[in-house]
Amino acid sequence: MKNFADLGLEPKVLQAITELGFEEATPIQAQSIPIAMSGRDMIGQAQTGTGKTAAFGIPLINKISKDTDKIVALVMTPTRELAIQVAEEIGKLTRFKGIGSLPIYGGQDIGRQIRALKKKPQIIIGTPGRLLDHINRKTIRLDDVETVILDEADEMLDMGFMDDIQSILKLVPEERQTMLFSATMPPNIQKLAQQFLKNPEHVSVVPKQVSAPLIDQAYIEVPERQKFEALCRLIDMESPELAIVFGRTKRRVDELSEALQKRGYSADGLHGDLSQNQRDTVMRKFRDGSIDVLVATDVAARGLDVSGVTHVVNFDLPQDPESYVHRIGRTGRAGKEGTAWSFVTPREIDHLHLIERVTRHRITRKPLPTLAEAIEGKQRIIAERLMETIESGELNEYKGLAIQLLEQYDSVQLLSGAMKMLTGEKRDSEIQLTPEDPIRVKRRYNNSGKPDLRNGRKPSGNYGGFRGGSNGGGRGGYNRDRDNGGRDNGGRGGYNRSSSGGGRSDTSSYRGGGDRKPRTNSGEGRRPSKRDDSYNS
Ligand SMILES: Nc1ncnc2c1ncn2[C@@H]1O[C@H](COP(=O)(O)OP(=O)(O)OP(=O)(O)O)[C@@H](O)[C@H]1O
Ligand SMILES: [Mg+2]
Repeated sequence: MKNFADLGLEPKVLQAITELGFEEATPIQAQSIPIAMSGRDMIGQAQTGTGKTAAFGIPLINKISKDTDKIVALVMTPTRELAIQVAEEIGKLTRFKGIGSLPIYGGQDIGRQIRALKKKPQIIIGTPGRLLDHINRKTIRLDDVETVILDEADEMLDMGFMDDIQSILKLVPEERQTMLFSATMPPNIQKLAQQFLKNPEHVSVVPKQVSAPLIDQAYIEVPERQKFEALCRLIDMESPELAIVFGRTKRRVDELSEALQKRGYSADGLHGDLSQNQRDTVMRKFRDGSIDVLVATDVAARGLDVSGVTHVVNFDLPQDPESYVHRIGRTGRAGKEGTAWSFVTPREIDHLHLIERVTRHRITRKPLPTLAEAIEGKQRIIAERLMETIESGELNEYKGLAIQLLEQYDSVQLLSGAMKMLTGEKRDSEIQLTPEDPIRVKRRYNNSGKPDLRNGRKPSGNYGGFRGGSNGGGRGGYNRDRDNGGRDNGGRGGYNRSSSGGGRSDTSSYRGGGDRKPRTNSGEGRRPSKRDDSYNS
């Protein structure tokens, strides 16, 4: 662990760090900041939730002169919500230095963005599609950009983004500093990085296991048709503070969030077919706790940092082990503990083992929670809520009625009735979920001798993330999602999203059937059951 004060940062940047409540630099921060400050290109890998945003944000802000009115730095993210979130953190870090920053993403009124650009922000944080839009309109010029950062680099360099990234980087001067960050660095990222980086320094604080250490990982073997019941029981048993439930497709997310609402849970869905307004509203509600369960596609898998997420549930297993790592990494952040559950249908057990191999972590098998466990969990919460209400006082206006009722019923009867009401149980509503095909193991992993998400470098030995240091205040009012500007639900136009594209020949996509065939971009929402890979704007 290292003090930020020892890193040679400007006082105004240090002051902002203190204000954020960061006491010590995390390992990725301690190692990246000096390299980034030296001006070298770099690739930074560290587990989810260990402060990569500040690892690139701090040296970036330290470097920028307040006197320029040009765009000198560009941060790219794969989703809109992540662009907003990163801009928010950068905004906090620039607070005392007086540098302007602006998120630029699809779905937001472009006129508003153009007006904001007139205020001459020095840092732009954006999604590729909308950035290109502004570049074409000449409302953004990249001629003076000195630093480029790709957050979620492996995702950004995935085939679906390559063209846009290439077009954007062509417009940035050659003598720039380029930095890539992610929790996962599949080996093939090296080839892609060669195209964009000059002699990069590798910083990897990823130990043997890629997933974050404070996440308790379990799976339940459950047939497709019993998943919903399993989910309800799990939520009842575990009573998460906030939970994210990942579903494979947009349709799945819609159906699942509706079904949960019908059962009386406070849930809502997030995916790329919603309007940006809807996405913003859902994220805002999730952040402020007015919904407890966020049901989402992989749009929410990367980078999102919502404090209070205690549980992640893979209602459907993700296709890629990378996605597993990122999804579960929405919990267990900044030194907090978290729990991740995955539902695995009997035919998907091989896929689960693949995820275990690639992430080098055993996932514990647990039985389906019993009805009794579910009920007990639910009742425990009700009792807690009841006691909290009693502790908080202010019950006087109810006392008269309570006395009257006690004349008719005994106290146990009354209290039981009240608690039953409080559980909000709505068992009788009909639930309809369209079954999903099982996930198949992709060819890239079948024959791969080296299933490893690390980039092949030795881990530094200094793992983990945090000691002390609270996260000073949440980032209010924001939301995030993959940027969806109108691509087909089906994903990145027929690319195998996990093949490197940089010289690999196995673009053959998926083995076997399901909906995982190569496909081309066509109208939005055409096949509602497809995976939500609508990344770009
Ligand atoms: N030095 C620090 N001390 C305390 N908290 C920190 C520190 N650095 C970052 N944090 C907090 O840790 C949380 C996670 O940080 P961040 O979102 O940057 O993680 P990440 O490594 O980018 O994760 P992911 O791989 O999921 O994107 C944030 O809430 C952030 O404010
Ligand atoms: Mg991040």
